[in-house]
Amino acid sequence: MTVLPTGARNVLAGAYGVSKSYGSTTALDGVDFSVTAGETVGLLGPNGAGKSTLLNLLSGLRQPDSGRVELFGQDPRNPPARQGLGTTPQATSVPATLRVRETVDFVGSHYADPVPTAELLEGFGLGAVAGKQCGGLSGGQQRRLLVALALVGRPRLVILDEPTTGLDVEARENLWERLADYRAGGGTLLITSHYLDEIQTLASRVVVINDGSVVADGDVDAIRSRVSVSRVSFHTSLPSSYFVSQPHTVSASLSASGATTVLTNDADDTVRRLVQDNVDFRGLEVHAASLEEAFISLTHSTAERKASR
Ligand SMILES: Nc1ncnc2c1ncn2[C@@H]1O[C@H](COP(=O)(O)OP(=O)(O)OP(=O)(O)O)[C@@H](O)[C@H]1O
Repeated sequence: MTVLPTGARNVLAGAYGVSKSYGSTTALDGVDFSVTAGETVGLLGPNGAGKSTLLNLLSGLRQPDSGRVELFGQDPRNPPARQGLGTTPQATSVPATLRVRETVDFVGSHYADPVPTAELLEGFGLGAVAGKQCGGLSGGQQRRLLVALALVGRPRLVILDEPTTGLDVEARENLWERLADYRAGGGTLLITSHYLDEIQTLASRVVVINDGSVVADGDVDAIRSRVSVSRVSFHTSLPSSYFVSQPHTVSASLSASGATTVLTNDADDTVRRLVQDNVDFRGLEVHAASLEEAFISLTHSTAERKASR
C-alpha cells in the first residue's frame, strides 16, 4: 500500500509503520494509514482490532511505541496541530451540570471562527434543550451534542469513534445529514462504526483493520471484490443444514423471508450441485457479497492465517 507522508499535498493525518502495545497486548502492528483532504474514510474492524488505538494516536491522545504519527504535518501531541481537528472519542461524556448552550459556547471559545451556538444546536435538533443541563439529556441527545462539539470549530478533519452507537434510526439519519453537510463544505471525515450500512452510506473509502493490521483498503466495491464470496439464495424444503456440508460453502442459513442463503466461494459449483442433486429449489438468486459479508470473510481469513502460523 502506498502511504504518502503528511508533508505531501493534501494528506491531513497519517500513521507510518506504527506499532502500539498495552503490556503484552499488541494493539497495532506496523500500521501504515493516511487520510487525504476531502475523503470520508470508514475504519472497520471487529472488537479489539485496534481502531480506537489508531484514532487515539492520530488525535494525540496516545503515543506510538514505534513508527511515526502526523496530524497536519506535525506531531499530534502539539496543541497547535490539533487546532484543525474535531474529535469525539468513544468514551467522552459531557459535563453534567453545564447547560447545553454553555457547553457549546465554552468549547467554541477555543476557536477563532466557531459555528454560532444557536445554528449548531438547531442543526443537530438540540435547539429545544439549549437551556437544559447536559446531565439531564437522554443518551441519544448527549451523543448528538458530542458530535456537534466536534464540529463547532469548523475543523478541517473530524475523527469520530462510533458516533451513532445507541441512537435510534431517526437520530442516526439526522447525524448522517449533518456529516454529509460537513463533507459537502469540504470537510474530511474519519469514522469508525459497528453499523456497516453507516459506513456504506457515508464513506468514500473503507479501511479494514484486524488484529492490529490493515487487511483491506479501498472503496466499497473494491473491498467487496477482494473476497470471492457470493450469496446464493433460493426457496427449498430442505433444511439449511443440508447445504452447510457442501463443498465451497462458507455458511448457510434461513433468512427472515424464508429463503435459504448460502455464502459460497464458488457460486457456479453451488448452483451446479443444486441441479445435479435434484434439489427442489425455486426463486434462485446469485449476488456478489455485501460489504458486511466481505468484512466477515476478510477478518476470518486473517484470523485463520495468524492461527496457522
Ligand atoms: N488502555 C488499555 N489497556 C490495555 N489494553 C488495551 C487498552 N486499550 C486497548 N487495549 C487492548 O488493545 C487492543 C485494541 O483495542 P482497541 O480499543 O484499539 O480496539 P477497537 O478496534 O477500537 O475495539 P472496539 O471496536 O471494541 O472499540 C484490544 O486487545 C484491547 O483490549
